[in-house]
Amino acid sequence: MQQKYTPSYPDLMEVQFAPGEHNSSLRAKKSFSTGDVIADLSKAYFVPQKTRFTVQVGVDQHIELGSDLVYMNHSCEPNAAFNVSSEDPSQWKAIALKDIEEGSELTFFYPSTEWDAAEPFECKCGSQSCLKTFKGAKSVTTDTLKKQAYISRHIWQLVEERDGGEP
Ligand SMILES: C[S@@+](CC[C@H](N)C(=O)[O-])C[C@H]1O[C@@H](n2cnc3c(N)ncnc32)[C@H](O)[C@@H]1O
Repeated sequence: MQQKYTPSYPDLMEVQFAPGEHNSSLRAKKSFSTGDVIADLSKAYFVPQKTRFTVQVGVDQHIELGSDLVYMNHSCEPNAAFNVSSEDPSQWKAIALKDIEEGSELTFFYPSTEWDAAEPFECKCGSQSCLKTFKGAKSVTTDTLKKQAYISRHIWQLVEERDGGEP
């Protein structure tokens, strides 16, 4: 049974709770334009280990979002991103990659931050370009990553190491 829900960003987003394991999602409570900041990540904090609920922010650094943002699901055609490329954590933001209508699900491309998934899953995003499984950017070709509007700096760094200097 779900406890009383207090939204973290009541004017911006709300969790749509769904029965079953990990089936809930995050919906926009207002429209956003491409490039808008959806929310800052000021409630986030560093954790020592990755889980299915953490976001990777560096080659070996992970955060818990500490807010409703943790309910943002993965999509292979996302409308949002966690821009964690700044060296200054106060600059980390959830941003809109597309125009987003009120009521739409907010999604991000998990390989944009995650190199090696803590817990891989079969993707149910249903988009035309669905990659079918999420295992982390490590398992995604460089060409596929380049088609995304946002990939974080640490992921490009790790791709460069994987590809032998050719990002
Ligand atoms: C950070 S949680 C996101 C919120 C989650 N839906 C929940 O209700 O707790 C990440 C987990 O959600 C599920 N998930 C997220 N995006 C998904 C997708 N596109 N297809 C299938 N499962 C997904 C996976 O179980 C994943 O490990």
